Amino acid sequence: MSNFQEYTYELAELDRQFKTQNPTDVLQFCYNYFGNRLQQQRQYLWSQKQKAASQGLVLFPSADESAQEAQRKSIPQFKYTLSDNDPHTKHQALDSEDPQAKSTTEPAAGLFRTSFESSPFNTSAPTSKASLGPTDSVETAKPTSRSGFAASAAKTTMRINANRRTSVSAEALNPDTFGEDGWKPPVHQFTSEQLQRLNASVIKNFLFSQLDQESLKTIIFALEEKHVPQGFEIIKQGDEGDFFYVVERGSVDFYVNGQKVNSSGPGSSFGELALMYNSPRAATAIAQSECILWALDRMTFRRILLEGTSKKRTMYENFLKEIPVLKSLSSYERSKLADALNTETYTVGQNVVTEGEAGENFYFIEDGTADVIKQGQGVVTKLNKGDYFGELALLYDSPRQATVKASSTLKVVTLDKSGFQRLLGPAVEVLKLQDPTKH
Ligand SMILES: Nc1ncnc2c1ncn2[C@@H]1O[C@@H]2COP(=O)(O)O[C@H]2[C@H]1O
Ligand SMILES: Nc1ncnc2c1ncn2[C@@H]1O[C@@H]2COP(=O)(O)O[C@H]2[C@H]1O
Repeated sequence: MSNFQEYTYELAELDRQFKTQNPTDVLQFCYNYFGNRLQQQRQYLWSQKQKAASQGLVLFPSADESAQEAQRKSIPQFKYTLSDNDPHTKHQALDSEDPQAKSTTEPAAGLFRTSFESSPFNTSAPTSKASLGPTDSVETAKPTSRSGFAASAAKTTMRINANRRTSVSAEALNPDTFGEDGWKPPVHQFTSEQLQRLNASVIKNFLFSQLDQESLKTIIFALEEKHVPQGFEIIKQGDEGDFFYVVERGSVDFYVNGQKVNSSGPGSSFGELALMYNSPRAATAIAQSECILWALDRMTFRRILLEGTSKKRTMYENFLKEIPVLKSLSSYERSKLADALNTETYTVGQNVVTEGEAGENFYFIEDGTADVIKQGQGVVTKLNKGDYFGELALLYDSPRQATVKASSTLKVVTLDKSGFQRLLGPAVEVLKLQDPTKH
C-alpha cells in the first residue's frame, strides 16, 4: 500500500468507527483511535522482525548496528502524551510483556466503575437490552480493568493473529520473571458475602484446582464481579480478548458466525481461548438469562492460569481424540473436558472403585489393564487402554455396580462428578446406550 492509500484507509476506518460509535468527545476519540493503531502497528512490526531474526533474516535494516541490536532487545514503545489518568485512555499495551509499557498504561484505580459500563465508545454494549448497571457488589470492588473503550478499540486495531492460533508455549510468559518486571495483579476488596459466594462456587472451577494456595489467592482477589442482564453480549466474536469469565449464576450461549454452538451454566468458564492463543475471540457469548460472572483480567490469566491450562489441554488432547465414546464431542468440548481431567496411577491388585460404594469419579484408562469384578460372579470384564468405567454410579446416582481392580500398573484419567455432568454433553447418551449391565 502506498502512503496515500494507507492514509485514506485509516481515515475511512476512523470515519466508519466514528459513525458506529458516535462518541461525545470527538478529539479524544480520534486520539485514542490513532494511538491504538500506532501502538498495534509498532508491536506487530516488532514481532515480525523478531520472527524474521530467528530465521536469520533482517527486516528493516539499519545502518547503525548497535542501535539495531538495542532495538532487538526491547519492544519499541509508543507513549501517549496524555496523563495516565485520562479515563478514555486505557491502551492496548496492557498485554504487552514489556514492563515499561504496563507502567504507562495502567489506569488510576477508581476512574472506571466497570468494564461493562456503557460508554460512548463501548460497542460491546447490548444491542437491544439495557446496559449493565453497576451492582452494589461491583462497586465494592476496586476496578482496575479495561475501560469500555478498550473493547471497542479492539475492533479498530490491526488483528495481529487474526484467525490463527499461535502456540501457547511460544507465547507463554516466563514465571521466573514474576515480580521483576513490575507486574502486579489487581487486588479487589470483597464483602464477606462475596467471599462466601466465591468459596461456594467459583473457586471450585477446574482451572483453579491445579493452583497452589498463593496463586489461588492471587486469582481470587483479581476477580471482578459482573452482573449482566439477559441478552447481554459479553463477548463478541472477532474482538480482542480482555477477560476470562467464570459463571456463578445463570447461563451463557455461544455463537460462531451466528450459529449457536454451545451453552454453559454455573461453575463453567469461558473466554480463555483468545487469552491463551492471542487470537481474536472465537465465539460471541450472550447471557441467556441474567448472570453473575466473575471476570479475570487477561494479564493475571496469562501469568497464573495459562501454563497449567495449556499443559493439560496438550497432554490430554490426543488421548481424548482416540476415545470412541467421545467422538461426538467437538474439539472445543474436548478441550474443556481436558481442563477438568486429572491422572491417577494404581499398582497391580489395587481397587480403583469398590462395589457398593458411592461414586465420585468417572475413569478412562490411559495405560495398563483392569478387571471388573462382581460379587458372586468373579471377573466379568477385562478393561484395556482407552476403555472407561465408573459411569453407572454417576449416571444413575447409584452405588458402584462392580469393583474395578488394576491387573497391571494402571494409569487412569479421572473426571469428577460435576465435570461428568457438565462436560460430556452428547457422550452421556452414548454411555447410557452402552450400559454394561444391559448387555
Ligand atoms: N464451540 C466453541 N468454539 C469456540 N469457542 C467457544 C465455543 N463454545 C464456547 N466457546 C467460548 O467462547 C469464547 C469466546 O471467547 P474466546 O475465544 O476467548 O473463548 C471462547 C470459549 O471460551
Ligand atoms: N457387567 C458389568 N456390571 C457392572 N459394572 C460393570 C460391568 N462391566 C463394566 N462395569 C463397570 O464397572 C463400574 C463400577 O462402577 P460403576 O457402577 O460406577 O460403573 C461400572 C461400569 O463402568
